[in-house]
Amino acid sequence: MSTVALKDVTKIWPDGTVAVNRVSLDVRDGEFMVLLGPSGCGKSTVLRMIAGLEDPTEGDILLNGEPVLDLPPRDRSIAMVFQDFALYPHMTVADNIGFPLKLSGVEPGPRQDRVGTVAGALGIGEVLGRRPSQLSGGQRQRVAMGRAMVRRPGLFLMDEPLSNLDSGLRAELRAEITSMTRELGVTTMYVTHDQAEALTMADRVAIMRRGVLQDLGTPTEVYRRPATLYVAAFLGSPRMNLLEASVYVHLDRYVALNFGEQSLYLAWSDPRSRAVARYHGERIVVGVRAEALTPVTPDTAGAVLHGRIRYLEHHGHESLAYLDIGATAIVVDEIGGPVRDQGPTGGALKRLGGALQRLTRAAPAPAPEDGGAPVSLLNDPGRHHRRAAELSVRLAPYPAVTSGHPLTVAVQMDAVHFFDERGDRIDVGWR
Ligand SMILES: Nc1ncnc2c1ncn2[C@@H]1O[C@H](COP(=O)(O)OP(=O)(O)OP(=O)(O)O)[C@@H](O)[C@H]1O
Repeated sequence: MSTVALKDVTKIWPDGTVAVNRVSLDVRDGEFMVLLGPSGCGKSTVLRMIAGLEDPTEGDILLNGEPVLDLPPRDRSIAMVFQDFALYPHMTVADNIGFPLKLSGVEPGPRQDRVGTVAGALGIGEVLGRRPSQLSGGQRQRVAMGRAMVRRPGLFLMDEPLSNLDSGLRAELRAEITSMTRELGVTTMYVTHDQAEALTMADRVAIMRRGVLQDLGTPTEVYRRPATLYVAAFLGSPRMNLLEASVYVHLDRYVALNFGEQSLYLAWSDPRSRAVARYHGERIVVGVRAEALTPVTPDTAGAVLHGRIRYLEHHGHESLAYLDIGATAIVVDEIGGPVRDQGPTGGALKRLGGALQRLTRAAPAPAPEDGGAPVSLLNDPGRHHRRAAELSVRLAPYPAVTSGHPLTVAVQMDAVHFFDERGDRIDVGWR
């Protein structure tokens, strides 16, 4: 049994880089916790501190309720799996897997039995006599997993263990890793920058940005109710549409969300309207995912947006239309860089990436005190970018429309998200 608790943990490198900024996190016994975030957000540093490979600058780390900062790595009952597998090239598969047992003085007989069992469970029983260079990438990964499992650790720490593999194998091993760790009941902390990996594997996901924990919850919770604009933009494919809106309140009637050329309305009877009404005369960000948009006929009444198709992307099982609706989109920084982007929106983000990097470099490093939170997202060009909104809409595969076509979409208003100018979710008091 293993629980992990991080209490206000901060890591500042000697050069002043704040890698981890007051992170508190409780991992339950047997839980599969995924740490998700772009490159450089501090995920690996968190794992390395838990493993005892780095010391926090401040804060405390507890395993099974006991402070462990004074314990050397070997006494923490932790097994770590790295991205590059770190196998010993001159040893056979059996020796690689059995190595931790040898170190702890287990006799050859029982060692061989245990290695055989683990290798069998991982489907590599046939290759025990080979060396790592004679294995496929997937087999090497399984050997690395086997070596981590063989000592029956209380806690698995996995740092991007699939990132060197091709996408088919990744999907296969994703399922294997989750079923294996659940079968063993081992608490697991798994680091990735791949949101699909996080959403499919995790019991709970912790999303980090610039060393700060942004959101924590089950995959469904963080997807359905992202705590910040950053999380909203990070999760989901296609990305959530994020539109800048001015708020106008018509007391006792409705709250208008004005996107420039057109508006959406929240009825006064809608319980969310009071919360949004507080932003009368101000700008907020309205988030709506593609699945909350349904193509309708142009004369449809109610919550609809009209646009013209800028481009279409065909994905086989569906097509995505990107609509120009005369609105302004908010692009959250850091997302366009390390995370792979597909399609024209991704292209736009990548182009912006260079500009953002310049801005980011010019900006002073965030002090730990500021919590890494944007002061005012909408007024600080270093925090975001605006561009013409291209509303992504899901269509049937290969639809009978082309670029330039007008398209009207109905907006499922109860699936709309609201964020304030700091990028925090506006609490509308429900869900
Ligand atoms: N030994 C070090 N000295 C100084 N800065 C470091 C050191 N190790 C990491 N950093 C910095 O700390 C920050 C967090 O790094 P970390 O490796 O934890 O990020 P990450 O989210 O795991 O990224 P990646 O997915 O690229 O590994 C980065 O800005 C990184 O450059």
